[in-house]
Amino acid sequence: MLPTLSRVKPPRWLSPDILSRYILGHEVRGNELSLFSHSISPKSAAWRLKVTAGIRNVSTSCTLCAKARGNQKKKDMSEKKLTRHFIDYRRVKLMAGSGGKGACCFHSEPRKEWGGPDGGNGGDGGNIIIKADRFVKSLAQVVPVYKGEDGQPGGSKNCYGRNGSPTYIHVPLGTLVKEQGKTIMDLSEHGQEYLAVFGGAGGKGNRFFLSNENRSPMTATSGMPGEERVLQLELRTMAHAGLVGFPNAGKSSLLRAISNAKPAVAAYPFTTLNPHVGIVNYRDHEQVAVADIPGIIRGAHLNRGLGISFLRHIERCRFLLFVLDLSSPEPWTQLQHLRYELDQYEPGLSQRPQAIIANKMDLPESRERLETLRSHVTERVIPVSALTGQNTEELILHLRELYDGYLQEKAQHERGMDEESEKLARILWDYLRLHHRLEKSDVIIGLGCHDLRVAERSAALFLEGWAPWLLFTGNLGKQTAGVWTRREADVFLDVALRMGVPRGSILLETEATNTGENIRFSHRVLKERNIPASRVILVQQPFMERRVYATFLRQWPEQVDLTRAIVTSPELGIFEYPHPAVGTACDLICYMLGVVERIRDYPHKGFQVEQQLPPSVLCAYNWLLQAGYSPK
Ligand SMILES: Nc1nc2c(ncn2[C@@H]2O[C@H](COP(=O)(O)OP(=O)(O)OP(=O)(O)O)[C@@H](O)[C@H]2O)c(=O)[nH]1
Ligand SMILES: [Mg+2]
Repeated sequence: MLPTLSRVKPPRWLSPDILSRYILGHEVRGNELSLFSHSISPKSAAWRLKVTAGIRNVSTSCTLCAKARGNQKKKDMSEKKLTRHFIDYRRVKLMAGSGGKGACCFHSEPRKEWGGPDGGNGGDGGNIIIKADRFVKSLAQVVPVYKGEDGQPGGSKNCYGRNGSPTYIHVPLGTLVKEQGKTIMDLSEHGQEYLAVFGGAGGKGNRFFLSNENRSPMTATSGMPGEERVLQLELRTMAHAGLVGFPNAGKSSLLRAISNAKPAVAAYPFTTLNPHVGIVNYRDHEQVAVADIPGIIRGAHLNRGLGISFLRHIERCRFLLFVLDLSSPEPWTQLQHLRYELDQYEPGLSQRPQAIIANKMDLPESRERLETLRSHVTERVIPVSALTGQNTEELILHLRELYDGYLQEKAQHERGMDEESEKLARILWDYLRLHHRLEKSDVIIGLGCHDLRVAERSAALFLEGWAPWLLFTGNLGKQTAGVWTRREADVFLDVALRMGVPRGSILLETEATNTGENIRFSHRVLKERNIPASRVILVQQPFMERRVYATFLRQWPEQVDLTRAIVTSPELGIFEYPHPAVGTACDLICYMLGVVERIRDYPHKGFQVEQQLPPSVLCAYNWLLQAGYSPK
């Protein structure tokens, strides 16, 4: 007999009353717990609709379950005919929208023949943005060419053309964006975006060229063409779980049984030639992707059978489901061989979180072998029959347990620090930020550093209208010398131009190599240009706010009560700060320790005003030093 579901450990998301009914053998109604599945169809853009349509109930009885699934007859489809295979690589050509052209026309109304020029500017072309979306599981729906929306032309009566809307390309988490083979972005967070190509700036209408010298300009410019790029998108992770087994073990049948993916099934080896991914959807909307990987044979690591390429796919799964054919004479030797092949390919690969699936339990010979198999292994063995659907619920529940464990581990990894370090890092983070309220000012000063989000925040503040001028300051500094070849202010300038800040509103200071010089030299540039600076907005990284303010109060060449400074930074939480270009959570701690030291030491050197370091901050500083973090 197969073990009943009473063996199943209740998962956290299953309430006890549902579980009791579940174990007692009543069928659970769909609105209490339902599992539904679907496959990824590259041709179906509306797959989410399919998901909601595909809800099925979970029943405890295998027969009921099989009945509920209806027709068990599977179509024999050749692998070639199957178009629904998993896509993990795409080459895309991106062409951002062009700017709309500016209008050339003059105001006219009855009895007022010679009105002034009133041709509006064209709108900017739409950007193309690649966005990580946790609901997308493959690159199948990514098309080879994207063209952004063009900006609308300007019109008469000073009407500006509408900007082209951005085009989003939704990709799965774990997508690498590459250009000429070089990785330029790793999209691993839900909602993370990469602005791949910028739309062209809109042309100027003739109103723009109105001056004292020329009261009726006839000039209007056409919009700039959008940026063009060819990028490669590559999926780093393939699926959460990989079905690993010898040919004919029933992997494809199992994927059919637990999801609506339809990989080909046949009674000969190597039926599956391409990996397929099916999605198991849980009632709380969590989705687990399961990959059917072509069969592995002895010597696969030496490229026998379908060879190494499929071991590569296994490497890209978070946990493994070893599928054994229990009707074969010694299924436990299959397991040993599979593990051997995996470890030959990559040492330790067979140790990933896993479950052992004993398949073909409907056959009489299999039942005898189950206990022997259990005595050979220490891991949990889940007996199932992919053909009849027996006990697949236990597999689905266990899959969820593995997935929850993976999420926990991932969260820990993302934090990049243990709980105690995290608590103390937060104390420093909160102390170093000032939370100044924004006020309309004369100029926004973006202080150069290696974090482009500072440039983006500065430009965004300008575009929101917080000041009529944007000044970027910075040569190569401590974080950028030896890393960047261009000066910080120049790099920031590019970011702001791409975001649509007019060049005429941007000032540059390209000499400063530290925060003090940023402050003093910016003041000099403003003085030279006769730009008033009774209120300035200073933008830096979040943990630099306090240091920048203290430096301003000491080094701003005018009396500080004549100039008011508001310090701000990109709006990031402590865990959003880490970024491939700026460093990990550990780097952040090291930076924060460095800033605390400067707050302590710099006042004596005349660089900053004196500030109190609260005992909690000193305590956190000392603890983190002891824990091995070194100030940067
Ligand atoms: N009796 C029985 N037969 C099964 C079961 N699962 C799969 N089979 C049969 O085993 C054969 C192989 O099944 P597949 O699902 O194609 O096996 P696979 O592991 O995907 O094989 P490859 O793609 O070649 O690696 C088919 O004839 C299936 O009908 C099961 O639980 N019970
Ligand atoms: Mg198969």
